[in-house]
Amino acid sequence: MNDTMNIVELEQVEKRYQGVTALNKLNLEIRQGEVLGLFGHNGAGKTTTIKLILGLIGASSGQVKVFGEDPTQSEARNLRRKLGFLQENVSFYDQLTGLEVLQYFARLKGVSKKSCLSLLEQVGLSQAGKRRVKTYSKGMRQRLGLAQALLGEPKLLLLDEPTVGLDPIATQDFYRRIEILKQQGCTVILCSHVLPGVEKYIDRALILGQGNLLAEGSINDLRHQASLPATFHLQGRDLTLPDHWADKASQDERGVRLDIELKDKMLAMQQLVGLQGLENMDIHLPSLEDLYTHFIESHNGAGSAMNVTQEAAQ
Ligand SMILES: Nc1ncnc2c1ncn2[C@@H]1O[C@H](COP(=O)(O)OP(=O)(O)OP(=O)(O)O)[C@@H](O)[C@H]1O
Repeated sequence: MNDTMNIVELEQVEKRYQGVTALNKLNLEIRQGEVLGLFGHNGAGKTTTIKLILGLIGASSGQVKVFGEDPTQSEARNLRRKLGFLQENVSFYDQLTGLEVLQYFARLKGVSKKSCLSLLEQVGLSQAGKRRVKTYSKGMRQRLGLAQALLGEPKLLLLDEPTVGLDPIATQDFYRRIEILKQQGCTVILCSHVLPGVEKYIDRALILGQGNLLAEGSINDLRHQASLPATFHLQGRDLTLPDHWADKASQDERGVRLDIELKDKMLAMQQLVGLQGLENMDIHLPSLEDLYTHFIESHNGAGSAMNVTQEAAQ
């Protein structure tokens, strides 16, 4: 396999369930070593996409290829060994120890049990490996889930809501591990409703809405596609803005607010930094959350993203 090969290819993929179109003509290519964030509201089609890639379901039409093969074919057994999957709300048999759980999954996957101890160490569970899972915290269970997904050194890792229930430090640890896997050439698909903080760990985001592809690209690509402004907040005394910025200014609780087109951001910074009386300046670039809201609202009409976000938070 060469480095430029697409690990996953979806071409015009549709999935219909009794009258519901869960995915509508989705095209997607994922290259080796990429970390792709898959985002969307409840029912947007994320799990359907993951199930299609895992070969658990077949497409109603279109073509799915994983490592160049159709993942639903029985000959794709070897292909499945290259996949690791961490499902949402992972649960294990509580009476077993962490090590026993991992050894059990190693056997199911046809992987040598020898790797289990080192995997527990990699996810920071070596001390707890001999304790029963019923004594594990939510974060420890999640880490055991990750160790299970990493069995057999998968080349493609699919992670559904991997950081739900993890505290901020555990979340950072988790993403650091993803970064190491990426450096080792592993391709990662990450599904999440938790958008803040994810953007620095993904190469590309894909936003789904009601089974449709709403937007796709790096955060910078999405910022340009969305044409959302950079927001400046200025604090100081008797600030007098140059005329060409003054008509873009308004006042809010954080000071003088300026919405500047992204292409003018550097020019604005240069001009504003020398402003008389300026004591502080904050710059906010459109975040993944802002972009997500923008694309969902553009698709459904303003106001609906709020419903979607509230639904997702439940
Ligand atoms: N087995 C099924 N039978 C009927 N409809 C289904 C089935 N599986 C999924 N759907 C429907 O397909 C659509 C997409 O569901 P999917 O589970 O892919 O969404 P999702 O983005 O993963 O949502 P969530 O964030 O809630 O997990 C939804 O309308 C869902 O109700």
